[in-house]
Amino acid sequence: MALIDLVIDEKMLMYASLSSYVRWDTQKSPHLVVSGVTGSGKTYLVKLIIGRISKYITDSQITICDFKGDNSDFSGLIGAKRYYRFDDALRGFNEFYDCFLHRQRYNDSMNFRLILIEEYASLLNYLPKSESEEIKRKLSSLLMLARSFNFHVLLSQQRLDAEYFGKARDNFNVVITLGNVSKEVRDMLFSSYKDEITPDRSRGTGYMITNGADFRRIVVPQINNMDLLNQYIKDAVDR
Ligand SMILES: Nc1ncnc2c1ncn2[C@@H]1O[C@H](COP(=O)(O)OP(=O)(O)OP(=O)(O)O)[C@@H](O)[C@H]1O
Repeated sequence: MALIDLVIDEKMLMYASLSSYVRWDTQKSPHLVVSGVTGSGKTYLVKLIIGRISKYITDSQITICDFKGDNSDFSGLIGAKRYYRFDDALRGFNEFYDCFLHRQRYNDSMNFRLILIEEYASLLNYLPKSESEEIKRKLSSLLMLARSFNFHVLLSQQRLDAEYFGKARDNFNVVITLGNVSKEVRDMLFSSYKDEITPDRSRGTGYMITNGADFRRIVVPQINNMDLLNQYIKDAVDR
């Protein structure tokens, strides 16, 4: 079992003597989704998450499907083993899925494997319907079955509409929204916590709900050394 420091619990910042980090239990809560409007800090947070995975789970292997393909975010990964940019993202997803099936069939290794899909919804919209339906089906299967094989999914996208997930959205154990949320998102995800939803969320702040129950107002930690973080990410994408 691995525990990774994820984000800062805003409430805990008041108690300087206690750790304010929210720890992600990768076994209990295997899959994550990060959403928020453009510029809310999604890529910044997912980079932090995968960099930490690489640092603390030293045999972890990460696949990045960067449909967004914005050159500044993952530019150092061009040519890395499991980095798939823009329309190559579909190939990356399918290779990850095939590795999952291989592990299911042969149970030959159990190291931590994670796929990050940047702009999952845009990828689906880009593909012909038959291919996007195929991805949705495979994603559902990963979300439901991958935990016991130490396979994990991390999605980043602007909106969490049900149309992109089929019935699978509830299988994201950790849901993080950054920036202010719309009334629809509030009613959909945080209906039991309406009093804690305030219009003061800015870039790098938001809400997190774990396993449908553990709700927190959160702050994304600062990245102190981006070069080092990029190196950790590259290590896990290449190893
Ligand atoms: N917590 C943070 N602290 C400091 N800077 C941040 C933080 N979050 C994001 N930024 C900066 O804000 C800018 C936008 O962040 P980012 O690209 O992560 O947003 P995004 O939600 O992924 O946007 P888009 O959907 O347009 O890709 C970047 O320059 C990033 O470095």
